[in-house]
Amino acid sequence: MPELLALENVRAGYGESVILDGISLDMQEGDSLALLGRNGVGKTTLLVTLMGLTELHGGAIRWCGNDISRMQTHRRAHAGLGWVPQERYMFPSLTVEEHLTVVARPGEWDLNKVYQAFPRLQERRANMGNQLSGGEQQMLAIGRALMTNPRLLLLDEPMEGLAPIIVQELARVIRRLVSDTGMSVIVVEQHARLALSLTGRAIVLDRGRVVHASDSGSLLDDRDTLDRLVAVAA
Ligand SMILES: Nc1ncnc2c1ncn2[C@@H]1O[C@H](COP(=O)(O)OP(=O)(O)OP(=O)(O)O)[C@@H](O)[C@H]1O
Repeated sequence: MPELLALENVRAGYGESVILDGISLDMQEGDSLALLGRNGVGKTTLLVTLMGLTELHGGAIRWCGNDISRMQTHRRAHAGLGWVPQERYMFPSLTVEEHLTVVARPGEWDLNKVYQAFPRLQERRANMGNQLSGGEQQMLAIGRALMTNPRLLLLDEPMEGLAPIIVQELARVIRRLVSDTGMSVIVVEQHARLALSLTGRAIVLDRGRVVHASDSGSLLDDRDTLDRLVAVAA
């Protein structure tokens, strides 16, 4: 499989303050990665750095073999990075269907396929963005990213604040995305065990550095390491 994403010794942060302190990482097409660590260690900062929203102080980011370290955010999105931010950002004046269609780009994912993945969104197709539950908003945020036909989906705490039954529903969809469609995914998640059950590989950050990298299954089985490195929520 060809290289999809590579980070080489990335140092990045906000203005002068450096949060990510030498991150190296590589992913191939079809890889799924859990990005774990305690609060404030830099997980979100890593995702927003991939989107070009931080100050890069050193190192390089390669995407499909090209150096994108200085590329603008919207061009990264066009190049195939699909970001689902923690805040979800729904528009009160757009319907569910409008949220999906305005961002559509040609490819395998279209309205029908997103509705198949999230039947609840089809039921709510005429509702406005502010008339949705938290779980529905998260489904819409993921559906919207899929409509752009990304090559890599970046999910920032997709389960945050959701009821257990919705968490299970979303987990089923993400699992299918990874295993059936071969979508490449990075998942940041406080529910470490759940994230590990959805992905093939895992890295753990601590104070802006990678302190553990392994396949997800072996970290899931290694309760001591998991408890030591990650505040385990589930
Ligand atoms: N916009 C910002 N400006 C300045 N510092 C920031 C900004 N966003 C985050 N930080 C700082 O960067 C560090 C890493 O935060 P980040 O949100 O990446 O951590 P995280 O691992 O995603 O944590 P959490 O699980 O709490 O979201 C923290 O010290 C945080 O205070």
